[in-house]
Amino acid sequence: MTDWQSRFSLAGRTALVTGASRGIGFEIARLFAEAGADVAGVARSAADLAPLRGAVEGSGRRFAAVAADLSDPAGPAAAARAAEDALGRIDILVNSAGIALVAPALDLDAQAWDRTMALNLRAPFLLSQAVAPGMIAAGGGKIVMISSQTGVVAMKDHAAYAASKGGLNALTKSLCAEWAGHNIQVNAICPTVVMTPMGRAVWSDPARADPLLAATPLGRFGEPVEVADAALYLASSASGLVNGATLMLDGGFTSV
Ligand SMILES: NC(=O)C1=CN([C@@H]2O[C@H](COP(=O)(O)OP(=O)(O)OC[C@H]3O[C@@H](n4cnc5c(N)ncnc54)[C@H](O)[C@@H]3O)[C@@H](O)[C@H]2O)C=CC1
Ligand SMILES: O=C(O)C(=O)C[C@H](O)C(=O)CO
Repeated sequence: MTDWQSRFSLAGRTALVTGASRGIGFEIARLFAEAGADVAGVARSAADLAPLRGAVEGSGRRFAAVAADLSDPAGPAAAARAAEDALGRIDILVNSAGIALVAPALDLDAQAWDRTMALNLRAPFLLSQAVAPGMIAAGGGKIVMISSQTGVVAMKDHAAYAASKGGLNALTKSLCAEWAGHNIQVNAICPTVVMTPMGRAVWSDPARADPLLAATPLGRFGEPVEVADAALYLASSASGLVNGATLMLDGGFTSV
């Protein structure tokens, strides 16, 4: 391996990836295994993780399927414990599980608000809190939050979702400040729309998608692998100086 390859390699590392049964989380977990990491994937059902097991083990890496409801207050810590038990330790945490309950602000009820915050904001905090002691004991670690451009700029019908992602960006900075002294780097990725099951559910209607595409300098949405590539950078030693960042993968939407 050349020097640059070893900086981007995850050989010898272990990663816990949430929302790993499909979409962005699946692609991140698959790529991390290709890059050399053993992977624990979290989803609500272990059966849904069978395709990921095939991909990770096909890359010659170890895989642990962790079934947990991360919106339950006890779910994140239990998932972290199960992943640590299976892989020995967690070097990298990627918080990708999330939901988008899209509705006009006047129609959002307290239950939708609470469901959104529980999964999109509380679970990443509790998971980070659960893996941090092991990272501190090991001399460092990497935490990557999958946030959204809506955490930075307004988007109609996304009040709860946007608030959860804005909170996640703030959490990223807080954890960076608290844990940098332990060599734990905490960063967030803010993608534009990505055509995963979540993206398709909301953005397949041209009446909603076309104005956003027109306002996006690159004129297109993202692909799961583009988010995975950014996550690999933030999880690898190549990103050694990046901390507390919100990395925009938005085709320029928030720059103009
Ligand atoms: N798809 C998009 O357009 C964008 C997505 N994002 C963010 O990226 C992340 C991943 O999104 P997608 O892959 O598109 O979503 P998705 O809906 O395709 O996949 C979500 C994943 O989260 C898991 N999950 C859902 N509820 C859960 C729960 N209670 N407990 C445990 N796991 C649960 C699902 O099983 C699934 O694996 C989310 O945080 C989302 O907010 C950010 C910007 C754009
Ligand atoms: O930044 C975005 O755009 C999103 O996060 C949108 C999600 O894809 C989504 O589907 C919520 O509408």
